[in-house]
Amino acid sequence: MTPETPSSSGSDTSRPPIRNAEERLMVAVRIRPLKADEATRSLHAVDKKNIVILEDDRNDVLRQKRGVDKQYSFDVVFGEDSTQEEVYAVTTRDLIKDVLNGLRPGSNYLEDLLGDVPLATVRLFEGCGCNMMVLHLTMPFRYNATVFAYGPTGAGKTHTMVGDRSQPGIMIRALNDLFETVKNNEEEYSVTMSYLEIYNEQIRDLLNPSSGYLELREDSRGRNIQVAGLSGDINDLHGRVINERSEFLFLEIVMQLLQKGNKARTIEPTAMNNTSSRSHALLSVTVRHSIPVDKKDHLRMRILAGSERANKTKNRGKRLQEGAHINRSLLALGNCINALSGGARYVNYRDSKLTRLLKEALSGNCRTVMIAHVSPSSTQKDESRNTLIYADRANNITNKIERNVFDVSYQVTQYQTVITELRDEISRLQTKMKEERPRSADVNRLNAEERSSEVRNLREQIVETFKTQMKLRRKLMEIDSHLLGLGMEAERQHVIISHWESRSNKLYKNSINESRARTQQSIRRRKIVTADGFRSAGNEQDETSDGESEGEAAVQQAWTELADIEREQERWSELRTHIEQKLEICRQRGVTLEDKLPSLLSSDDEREILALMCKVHELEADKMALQSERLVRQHELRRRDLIILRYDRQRQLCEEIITRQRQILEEARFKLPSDLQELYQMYQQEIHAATYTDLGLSQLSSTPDKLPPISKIYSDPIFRRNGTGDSDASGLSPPSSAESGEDGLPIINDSSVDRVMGQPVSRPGMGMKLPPLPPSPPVRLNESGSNRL
Ligand SMILES: Nc1ncnc2c1ncn2[C@@H]1O[C@H](COP(=O)(O)OP(=O)(O)OP(=O)(O)O)[C@@H](O)[C@H]1O
Repeated sequence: MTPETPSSSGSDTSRPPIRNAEERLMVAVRIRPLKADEATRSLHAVDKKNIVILEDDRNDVLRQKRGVDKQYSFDVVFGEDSTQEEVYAVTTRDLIKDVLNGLRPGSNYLEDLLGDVPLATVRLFEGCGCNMMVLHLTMPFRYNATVFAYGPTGAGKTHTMVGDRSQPGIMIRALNDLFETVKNNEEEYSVTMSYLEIYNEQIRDLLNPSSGYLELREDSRGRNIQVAGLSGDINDLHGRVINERSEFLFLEIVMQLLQKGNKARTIEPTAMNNTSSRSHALLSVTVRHSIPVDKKDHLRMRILAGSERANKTKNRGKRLQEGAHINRSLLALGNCINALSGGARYVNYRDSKLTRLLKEALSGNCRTVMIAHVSPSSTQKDESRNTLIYADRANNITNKIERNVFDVSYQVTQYQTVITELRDEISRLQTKMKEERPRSADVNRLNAEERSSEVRNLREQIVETFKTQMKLRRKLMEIDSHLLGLGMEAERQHVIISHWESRSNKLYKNSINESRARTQQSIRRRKIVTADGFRSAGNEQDETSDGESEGEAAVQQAWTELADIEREQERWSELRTHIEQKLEICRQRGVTLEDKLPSLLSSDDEREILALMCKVHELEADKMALQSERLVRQHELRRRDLIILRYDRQRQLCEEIITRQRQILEEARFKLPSDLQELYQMYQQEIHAATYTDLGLSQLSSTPDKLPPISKIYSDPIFRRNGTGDSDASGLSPPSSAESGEDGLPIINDSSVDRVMGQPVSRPGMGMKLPPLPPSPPVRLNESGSNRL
C-alpha cells in the first residue's frame, strides 16, 4: 500500500551549519529496538528520512482514512540499529563544534582579550518517566545551540542523551568535546556544577536538598532564566579538573555529582518503565576562565519528564497527581509548539516552569535540534503517533538567530568610531617616535640595564592599558547594542499592545492607563499562586484566568514585559555611564604612559619596540575594520535569506489556496475559462522548470511540496481507471471524464493533496490567520468503495 506523506519537511540528512537569520528547527526521529516482550510492531523506518506507521485497521471499511499507512518525513530518521555515535555525529557534533569554536586558542583574539567571558555551561535536563531532555550551549557574541530529546516514557530519551558507560549518550559526548576544546587552552579554568529538580512545579536543589524550594527568575526580557539560591557556585570543581589535563577526572567528577544528585531525586517505577522519575531535573556544568566572569554561556542538557496516560502507567493517587503535573508541563510545551508552528504572534511560555526554561530553545536566539523518540511496539502506537505529529508540527518552528541581527548600520558606526580612535592613537605613537631625542640628563640618569627594564615595564603597562581600553570599548559596544535591542523590544511590545487594543476597538493612547492598570492587577493575581503551582480558587482568579481573551492576555503580558524592559534600560544606561567613566580614566592613563616613552628611548631598538606597538594597534584597527565589513556582508546574506523564507511561506500559502480552490471548483463541476486553464499550464511549466533546476529530473516525481503539475495528476497512477491495465495498488479510483467534467479539472483527493504538497502551512484552527475558507468537500465513496472527493 502506498503510504500517505503528511509532511514535507525532509531535506538533507547532514544538515549544513546554520547560518540563516531564521532557521527551522532540525527534527530527527529515533526508533528504539523492539524488546523481547513486545510481539508486534506498529512502525518502521522506511529510509534515512522517512518513517511509516502501520495501520492495522485498514480493512475496516467504515474507517477508510485510518486504513492507510501514514508516512512522515523528517530531517533524519534513526532506525532501530542506529548507534550512539551516529546519532551524536548527525544531530549534535557540528552544532557543538560550531558554538564551541570560539574557545579554540587564537580563534578570537579580542574575546580572549576580554578575559571575563564564561566559557560554557553544559546542562542536562532529565527525568525518568520523562518526555524530554535538552542540551543547550550559549556563547557570548554567538548564537546558542540546543538539542532536546522528546518522546513518551520508555522510548529511549535517556539512552540517547545519557546512555551508559559502554554506550555514552549525547550529553557525555558533548561534555567530552567541551573538555577537548578547553584542555588545549593554556589558561586556567574553573568548573562549577549545579543540579536541580522540578517536581510538581516546585524547584529543589538536588545537591543541597535541604535548602527547600527555590524560585525561578528571569530577566526583563524573559530570557536569562535563573534559579535563585541554587548551590552551583558552592560545588566548585575548581580549575584543577581541567588544569590537570585529566579528561577522565573531569567526566568522572561530573558523573559522580550526577549520581549524588540522582539519589535525591523523586524516582518511582511506573508500569511502563521501572526507573521512571517523576520530575524534571536540570544539571548544569559551567566552565569559566578563572578570572571572575559576569556573563553566562550555557551548554545545557535537559531531560524532561514524560507524558503518559494514567491507564497505561497504572498510576494512582500521588503518582496520578505527579503525572498531571508532568503532563501539564508537556501540555504547555505542546501549546507552545502549536503556537510557534502556526506562526502565532503571541506564545505563552509562562504556563509552566518547563516552558519558561525552554523558551530560549524554542523561540530565542538558538539553533535547535529536536530528537523525537518512538517505540516500535504496537502497544505504544498512539503515543508514537502523537510524538510524530508533534515532531511534524515542530518542523514549522523557525528559530530566530538574533546574534548581530540588531541594527547593523548602528553597529558599523560603532566599529568605525573605535577604528578612528585606534588610528588616532597610532598616529600619536608615531609622532612620539619622531619627537625630540631623549634628553641626555634622562638617559644618563639611569644605567643601561635599569633603563631597559624601565622601558620594558612601561611597554607592558601600555599594552595592558591598551587591552583594557579595547575591552571597555567592546563592552560599550555591547551595551549599546543591548540598549538598542531593548529599544526594539519595547517597540515590539507597543506594537503588540496597539494591535490587540485596536482589534478590540480601543484607542491605544487613551487606554494606556487602563491597560497598565489591568496589567498591574494581573501581576498581583499571578503572585497568588498556590504551593502546588495551580492558581488559588478564588472567584476573581477564575474570572481572569478563564475569562480572559487571548488578546487581553497578550496585552497584559506586553505591559509586564514593557515595564521590565524599562527597568532594564535604566540599569544598562547606568552601567554604560560607569563603563564610559572607566574608559576615560584608562585613556588618560594610556596618554600619560605614552608621554613617558620618548624620554626613555635612546636606541633604535627601543624605537623599534615602539614601532611594533604601533603595528599591533594598526592590526587591531584593521581587524575591527574587517569585522565591520563581515558584519555588513552577514547582514546582507541574512536579509536575503529572510526574503527567500518569506517568499517561500507565501508560495506555500498560495499553493494551499490554489489547491483548495481547485477542490471547490471541481466539487462544483465548474467549467474552467480557457485563460485560467492557460494560467494553470503556465504555472505547471514554472513549477516544472523550478523543480528541474533545483533538484534534477530524477527527483521531479517525488518533490513533495510543490503543487502537482496538472497534467501530471492525469498521468499519476492513482488517477488512472481500474481496468485500464494499471491496477491501482492504493485502491483509489481515477475520475471518469464525466466525473471530472469536460474541461477536466483533475480530481484531487485529500490523500493525494497531502502526499504531493505535504502538510499545509496551517490548517484552519491551528492559529494561522487566513481568509475564511469554505468547509472541506464531503468525502464520498465510489463504486469500488474508495474515498474520493
Ligand atoms: N536505541 C536503543 N538501543 C538500545 N536500547 C535502548 C535504546 N533506546 C532505549 N533503549 C532501552 O529502552 C529502555 C527505556 O529507555 P529509556 O529509559 O532511555 O527511555 P526514556 O524515554 O528515557 O524513558 P522515561 O521517559 O521513562 O525516562 C532502557 O532499558 C534503554 O536501555
